[in-house]
This record gives sequence, C-alpha cells and structure tokens, in this order.
Amino acid sequence: MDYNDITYEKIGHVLRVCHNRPSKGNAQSTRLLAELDDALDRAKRDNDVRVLIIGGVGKHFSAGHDLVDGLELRGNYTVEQHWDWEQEHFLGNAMRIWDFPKPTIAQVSGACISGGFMVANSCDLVVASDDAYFSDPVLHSMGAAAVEALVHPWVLGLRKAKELLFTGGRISAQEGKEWGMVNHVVNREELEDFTLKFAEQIAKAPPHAMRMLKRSLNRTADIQGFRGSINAHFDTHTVSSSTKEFWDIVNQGAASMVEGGKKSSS
Ligand SMILES: C/C=C/C(=O)SCCNC(=O)CCNC(=O)[C@H](O)C(C)(C)COP(=O)(O)OP(=O)(O)OC[C@H]1O[C@@H](n2cnc3c(N)ncnc32)[C@H](O)[C@@H]1OP(=O)(O)O
Repeated sequence: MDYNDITYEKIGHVLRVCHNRPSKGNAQSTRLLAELDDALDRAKRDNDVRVLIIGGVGKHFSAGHDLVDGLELRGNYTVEQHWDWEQEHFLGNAMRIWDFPKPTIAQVSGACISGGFMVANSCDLVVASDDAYFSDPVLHSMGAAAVEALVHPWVLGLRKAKELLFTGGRISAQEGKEWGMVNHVVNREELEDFTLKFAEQIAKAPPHAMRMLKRSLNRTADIQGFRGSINAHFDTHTVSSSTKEFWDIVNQGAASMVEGGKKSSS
C-alpha cells in the first residue's frame, strides 16, 4: 500500500509512523485509518521493528475523526452499518494498537482530540510536548458518549475521567503527567529526539521477552475487566450516536461540529 495520509520511517529498530494531514489538523480520514492499520500489520511482521512511535506531522497530534469525510462517506448509514463499520475501524483500530505485540509510544504535540486521544491512549507510553493538550469534547459538540474505546478511566482514574468527559474540557501535558496518563513532558523542540532516544532504550531489550512482558501487562488489565468494559462502552457509544439528539446536531454539518469541538474543549 502506498502511504499518503501517514509517514512511515524506520530508524534502526524503531519505526515512527505519523498522522500526515497537517493542513487538516491531522484529522483521521478513512484512508488514514486504513494506512495506519496497514503500517501496524507490516510492522508486526517485521522482525527489525522492535518499538513503534505514533506521532503527528506539524503542529497537532490529531484532531480526531475526520468529520467531513465521515459525514460524506457514512452519513446515510443504517444503525447496523454504522455499528459494523465503527467496530471494525474505530474500535478495531484502537484495539489493534493496544494489542500490537511490541511496545508503542505516542509522541504528542498540540491538539490530541477524541479519536486522536483514543490512538494515544491505546499506546503503551505517552511522551508529550509542553504545548500538547488532550480532550474528548464530543459529548458537548456531537451528543455522543465519548469516543468508541473508553480508555480514559484506565489511564486517568475514574474521578478525573468523569471531570474531563462531563465538562468537555482539556488536560494539559503537565496535568496529564501529574495524573499518570503521560510519562514524560518535554519542550516542543526536543519532542522527536527525546521520544526516539526513549524508544531506542526500550528497543535494546530482548524482543521475545518484551513481547511476553507486554502480553502479561495487558492481561493484567484484562483480568481487571479492561476488554469487557471497552466492548460494553462501544455498544453504549453506538446507541448514543444513533439517537435523535445526536442526529439533530450532526445534521447541522461537519463544520459546526468542528467549531463545537473547539468551543467545548477551550
Ligand atoms: C466519536 C467522535 C470522535 C471524534 O474524533 S470527532 C472529532 C472531534 N474533534 C474535534 O472536535 C476537533 C475540533 N477542531 C479543533 O479543535 C481545531 O480545528 C484544531 C485544534 C484541531 C486545529 O486548530 P487550528 O490549528 O487553529 O486549525 P483550524 O483552522 O481550526 O483547522 C485546520 C483545518 O482542519 C479542519 N479540521 C479540524 N478538525 C477537523 C476534524 N475533526 N475533521 C475534519 N476537519 C477538521 C478545519 O476545518 C480546518 O479546515 P479548513 O482549513 O479547510 O477550514
């Protein structure tokens, strides 16, 4: 597959894949998600790749799902088509990152919103620049019950996740670090170098043992109910994005939802 909406850069044992639609805030088009999936599949089978970094070209990590593309391609979907598509692509994509058999690091700058936040939350580790912020404003801006994969309470704690989602507000990189959601905060200019060095340090570990360790750590979350609660939320989310309340907002158009997202998260 030729990549247009992502970059794919191998640096020794590290693979850096970036959202590459900077003129659209790195919003995740259908094509971008397909390319990201293809890159994950390739990287999974490439024994030279030991650590995966997911970042964003330009100012922002990602503005989330591309609302224009989503409305154009799937605006007239039935509830059944909607559930099937989102289960495979939105939830599926996030879980394929979560289950990726090698360590993953989100390299986050600028805006990391909703679907973008879901990608970062699906990574094992998060390095953020001091200008980064995280938000999931779609309750307010779209009338949807958060994103498809509700990882927030697992990485933030229930209390903070409730505040973030109920208000539609933002978490700064520094606040994310204080809450344990972000591993490191660095200056914007240092973000790429720092993340690469961090990844190179991790890549020194024996790869098979690393794979087993990640498997065990993720299973710890599964035993605590992670996967069951993620799947349950997906169904709830799909109900919330099939209601009259939701469609009344969505029918106002993609541009007003983008504007709504900006207002809710400020
Ligand atoms: C369950 C749902 C999950 C989801 O993920 S829904 C999506 C939720 N996301 C949002 O609500 C994002 C709202 N957007 C913003 O807050 C801002 O935008 C940004 C912080 C991302 C970027 O701000 P700035 O750097 O000032 O640029 P700009 O002029 O606002 O945007 C650049 C271009 O990007 C388009 N864009 C931004 N977000 C999206 C999006 N999510 N889907 C489609 N397009 C988007 C804009 O419209 C514009 O485009 P043009 O230059 O043609 O006017």
